[in-house]
This record gives sequence, structure tokens and C-alpha cells, in this order.
Amino acid sequence: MSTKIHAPDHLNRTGCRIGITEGKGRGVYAVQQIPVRTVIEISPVLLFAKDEYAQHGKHTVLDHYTFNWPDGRMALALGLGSLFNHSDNPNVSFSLDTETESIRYTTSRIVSPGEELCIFYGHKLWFDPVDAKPSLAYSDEPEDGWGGLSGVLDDDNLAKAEETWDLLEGDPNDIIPEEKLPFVRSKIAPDDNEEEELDAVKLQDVWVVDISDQRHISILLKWLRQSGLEDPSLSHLKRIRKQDGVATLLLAYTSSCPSALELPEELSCSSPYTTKVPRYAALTQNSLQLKSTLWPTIYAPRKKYEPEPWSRGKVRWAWEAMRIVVREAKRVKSDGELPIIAYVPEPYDDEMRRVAEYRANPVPENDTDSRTPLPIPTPPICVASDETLSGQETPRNGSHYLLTGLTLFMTHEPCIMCSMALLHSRVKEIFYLIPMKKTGGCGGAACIPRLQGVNHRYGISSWNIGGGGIDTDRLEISEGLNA
Ligand SMILES: C[S@@+](CC[C@H](N)C(=O)[O-])C[C@H]1O[C@@H](n2cnc3c(N)ncnc32)[C@H](O)[C@@H]1O
Repeated sequence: MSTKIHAPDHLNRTGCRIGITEGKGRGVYAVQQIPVRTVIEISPVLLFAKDEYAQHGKHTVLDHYTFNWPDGRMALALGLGSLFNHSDNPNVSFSLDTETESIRYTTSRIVSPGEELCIFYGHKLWFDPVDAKPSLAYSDEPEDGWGGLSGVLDDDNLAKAEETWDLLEGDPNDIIPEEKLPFVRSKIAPDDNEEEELDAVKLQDVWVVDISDQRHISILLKWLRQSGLEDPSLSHLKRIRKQDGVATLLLAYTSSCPSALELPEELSCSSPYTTKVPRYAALTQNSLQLKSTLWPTIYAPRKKYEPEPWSRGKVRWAWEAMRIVVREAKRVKSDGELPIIAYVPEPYDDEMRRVAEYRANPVPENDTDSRTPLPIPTPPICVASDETLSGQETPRNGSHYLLTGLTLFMTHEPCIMCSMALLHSRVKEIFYLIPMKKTGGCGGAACIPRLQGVNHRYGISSWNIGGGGIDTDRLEISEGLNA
């Protein structure tokens, strides 16, 4: 679309204006915040016979604006209707009214001032969307025409979604009470006692060194930082132990430095040696006492696995992710495949995203373009053996945790093996729509993240069917299948 045009002044009463974006041409934009479920435009349509379209319209620029009308004719929307651009993640739904020969455009979520108002054209696009998400690229989809109606919410669906719409409208920072969330969170926290039992046996070997001159401590700490040996996963331990008049400095896990550490010669320290330290922080005072006999440990009486509160903005983020999952599942189903989809959106909490991506795929700090959302997880990712790594650098500790801090949205409860793979990936939490009673590993046949002795736990939420118009229509698979 050429951008060498100027947008005319055009205001309708709901506060839409025409704007121009490089690569897309004209589009419709909000001049003010628009609440969810607002009818922003009703466009009359111009109808013409299919033959007329095949012989003439198809060969003209009108081809970009014409779509199928339910009675078999072709339609061209007048008014703003022809100017809504396409998005994979639309904020506007439309419904065709054959009686009045018009199209109603309705916001499907709150729209911020300045945001573009987009609809979903369907799966077979005749142009490359400028804002396409690589992980959800479409291939040879069936022809469903411009406005394949995937974005239409009919009155029934709207009514079903009513409760969630109300929830989604309002201050994004409001905390939503648990019972109003459109999903149910499983309790995965083991009792404190259970956790203590686990901790009691979890020790880890570390390198330490006795320090005779206190001034050496800061020099050594600086040296550790500069040598890249600073390890945040040691932060549950105090750095220095003072015992019987001797100060001992914690250096690094032996797993990250298999051979003896060579300290700066000028310090003339004694040689580093190994000792055992607790692997986790202390959750209770008893545990603190016990662990601190080995090494001074941090007391963290937080409920590590206690569900964190959800804000309205985050609920909206999850709802949009789940909509994408369902839409994609229906698309693959129409291609004859099993409708099983998993999707990792960009985290609501951006900071965690940077940590996770950095671990999985270190990139230069400023190279934000190459940070695309992580794709669907692949089967268990194993730490490469020395053999497979010959000629390469040993991976950084934790570099194989591909989903650290990320959330996975799925059509179906993952099977036992996938649930284990997810545990290994360090995923933060998962959401699924359809429980798999016979094969599920997150509450169906077993609950992997709840097992005793696992070294990571992740949150599990099952989405309320119908919550926010999210349905399972056509997504059912055989109960015995491993999803
Ligand atoms: C119905 S028109 C929309 C209005 C159009 N942008 C205009 O200036 O008249 C459809 C055309 O808009 C462009 N378009 C729509 N969505 C787009 C997107 N996400 N990325 C790039 N181009 C897009 C394509 O050229 C498409 O053929």
C-alpha cells in the first residue's frame, strides 16, 4: 500500500480517525480510549454478483477490498469498513448483517488512544502483514477469503463472554480476586514440612577459600565478577562464613568450575578447597539453624509456590494468548491435523523475558530485534555432554533452561512426559483449556510438578471453558491420546 497519501479529516462519533502507517497504507485509529464491546462503526456494503467480480473486480484494485457475502455475492464495505487493516491479534470483531446489508464493527477489548483498530482477515492473506509474528506464520491455509469470519463474535458468543469482558474492562493495575479469574489455579505448593524434608538432603559442592587478610575479600569478589564466576544461583547463601576465627569465602559451584580455581597470585591466599552447602534457602527457622551449621544460609520464609496476585492487565494478556491458541488449533484442525497447540507469548513481566532469553540464547544487550517470542517447546532439552560439545564452549550453567520465567498456553493438558520436559525447561506456569484425565501430567493421570523431590515446580491453571468467549468447540481429542 502506498503511503504517499494524506489522511482526510474523518471523525465518527466513537472517536475513530483515519491514519497512515508505512507498509500498510491507511488504517483506522482510536483518538481516545474505547471501551470493550463498543460498536465503533456500521458500514453499509455494496453488493455485486460473483461473476461480475470474477470478470472485472478481481482484476482491479477492488480485489484488496472485496469479500464474500453470506448469500454468495461479493461485498465492498463503504465508510470506514474498507479501511480496517489486518492483525493476527485483532482488537475489533465484525458481524455481517444481511438484513440491513451492513457490517458492524465492535471492539473486542479496550483500545488505548492512538492504537490502531484492526480486524482479522482470515488465514489466507494475499500480502505480507508488516506486523506478522514469526512463530505463528501461516502457510498453505484453505481459502477463507477476506474476512473469513474468524473474528466475528455473534450475539450468543458475546453473551457467553460477558463475564470476562466485564472483568477485562477497567484499570489494568487492579488486582482481580481469585474467584473472578477466568481460570482455576491448582495448588502446587507442598507443605512446608515436605519442603524441609526435601531440602534437608539437598546439598551442593562449592569451592571456598580461607581468608587471612580481610582486605582480600573485596579484591576476590571483584576478581570473581571479572572472571565471570559470579553466580546468582548462589544468592541463597551468605558469601562469607566466620567460624573459629577463620573467615571463609564462597567462590563458585564445583559444577560450574570442575577443576581447582586458581586465585590471583598476588593475594597469596591458601588454596581453594571444596565443601558442601545447602542448595536452597531456609523456609523455616528450624531449617535455618540446621543449614547454617553447614554454611550461613538466607532465611526466606516466603511461600515460594504461593500463587501471585493477578492484575486485570495480566488477565487480559492471558486471555489474548489463549485466544491465539484456540484460533491456531482450529486452523490446524481445518488442515486435517490434531488441534493441539502450545504458545509462549512474550511475558507480561518483561524483565523475566530478558533473563530467560539471555539464558537460552545469549544475544548482545542492544540487539532487541533478534529477541522473538520463544517458540513451542521441543522435547526435553538435555545438557550437552563433553563429547557433543567438542570444540565448543561449555554451556553456561542454566543455559539449557529454555523457558525460565515464561508462561505456556495450551489447548490440552500436557501428557506426563511433556509435563516432565516442561519441568526441565523451568517454565514458570502453564495454562490449558482441556483436561486430559487419562494421560495428563498436570493433574489428570498424575501431577508432575507436585511430586516429591522434583527440583522445580511450575504453576498450573485450567482455563474456564467459555471464559472470555474461549470455547473448545472442535478441539476435543480422544481421551487416551498424549497431548
Ligand atoms: C481493506 S484494505 C485496508 C485499507 C488499506 N490499508 C488502504 O490504505 O486502503 C486491505 C489492504 O491493506 C493492506 N494491509 C492490511 N493489513 C495489513 C497489514 N497488517 N500489513 C500490511 N498491509 C496490510 C494490504 O495491502 C491489503 O490489501
